[in-house]
Amino acid sequence: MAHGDPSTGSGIVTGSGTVTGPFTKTEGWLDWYDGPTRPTFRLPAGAVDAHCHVFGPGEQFPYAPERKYTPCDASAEQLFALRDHLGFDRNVIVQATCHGADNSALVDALRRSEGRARGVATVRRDVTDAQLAELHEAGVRGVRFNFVKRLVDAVPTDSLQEIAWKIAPLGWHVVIYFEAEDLPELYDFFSSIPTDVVVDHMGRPDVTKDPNGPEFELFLRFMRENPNVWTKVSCPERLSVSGPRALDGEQHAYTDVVPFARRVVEEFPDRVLWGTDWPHPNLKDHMPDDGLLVDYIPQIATTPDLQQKLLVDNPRRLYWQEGA
Ligand SMILES: O=C(O)c1cc(C(=O)O)oc(=O)c1
Repeated sequence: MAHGDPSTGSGIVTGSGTVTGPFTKTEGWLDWYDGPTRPTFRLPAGAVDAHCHVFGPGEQFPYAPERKYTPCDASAEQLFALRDHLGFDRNVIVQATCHGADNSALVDALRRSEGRARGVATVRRDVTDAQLAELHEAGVRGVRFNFVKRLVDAVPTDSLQEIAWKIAPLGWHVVIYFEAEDLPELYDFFSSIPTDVVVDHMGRPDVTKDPNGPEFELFLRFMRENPNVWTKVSCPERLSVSGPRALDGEQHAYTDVVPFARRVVEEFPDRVLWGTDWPHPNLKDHMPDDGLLVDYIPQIATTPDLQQKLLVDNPRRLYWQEGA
């Protein structure tokens, strides 16, 4: 398997058409960064990486026929090795769109985690109570609804509403992923979801715009008006336009994203989560060093109290409600 090259300190494009098992990676796909640095920022005890994925391995867990990209493999063992290296205690593994609604790789990872991982699955409207119970037993605590057009075909909202009502009695929540420009159209539907709702990556703001301007203000209003809505202040590497990138020892990466994330952390300290987003699907211009990505955290959660909530108390409240 090919990964970013630590000797050059930067992710490398391993070229189009790289074969990983029976699958051929999407052209321009950047592999995850092998050999991340150890973070300078010491994570608080019990910290949770609340947004990460597993990909395959494709040979064992084939990618979905309806997928919009084919990734490199990124196994549960590799994820758990990263967890330990960075100093996290636990993971929340989010079903990646390249696996469609086949949650086998996710469930396998959860089972291997010995209780140290929870999951967010993708299910269809015909999912049965027995299937949901099995997912719950494996450690799934939420479902993901995806509205990013480059990742999935649209699913009608009445179908999603039906899923939300099915999972509500289990105490699960709904994770939503969308682009900022689509929030006005989706606002009423999102506000009608009967469970807790977690927004991926702050609803993908355009960080070239003013963090106090109308677009981000609408997102903040959405959170203010709906006390059941949480968000992940994750993915600066995805949202950043001017960087600097988390590479080559950079301790103040992605400063253009900081004002957005900091506003959210400070206004909603009890409803924010953070995750690495490893193995960083679909990044095309660079692949971050995950150690330096952890070093980004104190820029957006500036006090030990905010860090404790963001990294420990909040994810545990949402994903390990039963304690332990
Ligand atoms: O922006 C992305 O490309 C992306 C994709 C996926 C996925 O394919 O599931 O998940 C993410 O969190 C982000």
